[in-house]
Amino acid sequence: MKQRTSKIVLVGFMGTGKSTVSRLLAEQLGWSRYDSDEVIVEREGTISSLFETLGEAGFRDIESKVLASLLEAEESSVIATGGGCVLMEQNREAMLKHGFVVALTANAEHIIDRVKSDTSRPLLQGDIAANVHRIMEQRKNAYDFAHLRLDTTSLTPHEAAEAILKALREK
Ligand SMILES: Nc1ncnc2c1ncn2[C@@H]1O[C@H](COP(=O)(O)OP(=O)(O)O)[C@@H](O)[C@H]1O
Ligand SMILES: O=C(O)C1=C[C@@H](OP(=O)(O)O)[C@@H](O)[C@H](O)C1
Ligand SMILES: [Mg+2]
Repeated sequence: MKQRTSKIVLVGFMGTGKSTVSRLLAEQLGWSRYDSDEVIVEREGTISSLFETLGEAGFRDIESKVLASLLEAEESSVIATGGGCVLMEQNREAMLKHGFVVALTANAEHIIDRVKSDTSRPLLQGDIAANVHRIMEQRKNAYDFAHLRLDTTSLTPHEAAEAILKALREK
């Protein structure tokens, strides 16, 4: 059966701009917009408290269920995922099945600059620069499965959204 709805799914490392760009894309397209982290926070509490009480594995289980519910909804939407959402194969498969998957990238220095004053990402707390470098290395191929890859290092969020819309129009 042909799908009646469309979804754009944004993946990428922390600080590549998924949450920000998803807002602009949804606005431009007149589609709904969801951010898996925001849905989790509304339903379950802050990301930091979930990492503390359930550990990363417990957080990933919730994230996977939230992602599945967003992907299966009968409406066109832009979905921003959390940077670690791609680590589970079932999540990658579901994203590819239901949506057009866009991987945002940026170089480590820009990422560090973007996230350094934000305490909401438990995996980066402490030595933020060292943590960004370490986790980026661990995940160096994790975003390769996407349909499209966009380097946002020297783009504004508006330029990133425009580039995605252009790629969609040319698809
Ligand atoms: N292209 C960009 N250029 C400069 N700053 C950006 C860009 N995209 C996002 N930001 C900023 O970086 C921070 C992290 O962005 P966010 O959208 O939360 O990233 P993600 O959801 O991928 O972790 C925010 O303060 C945001 O305003
Ligand atoms: O990369 C990760 O493992 C995470 C990324 C975060 O989302 P953003 O990528 O939107 O920062 C959030 O889901 C959580 O802190 C874990
Ligand atoms: Mg985000």
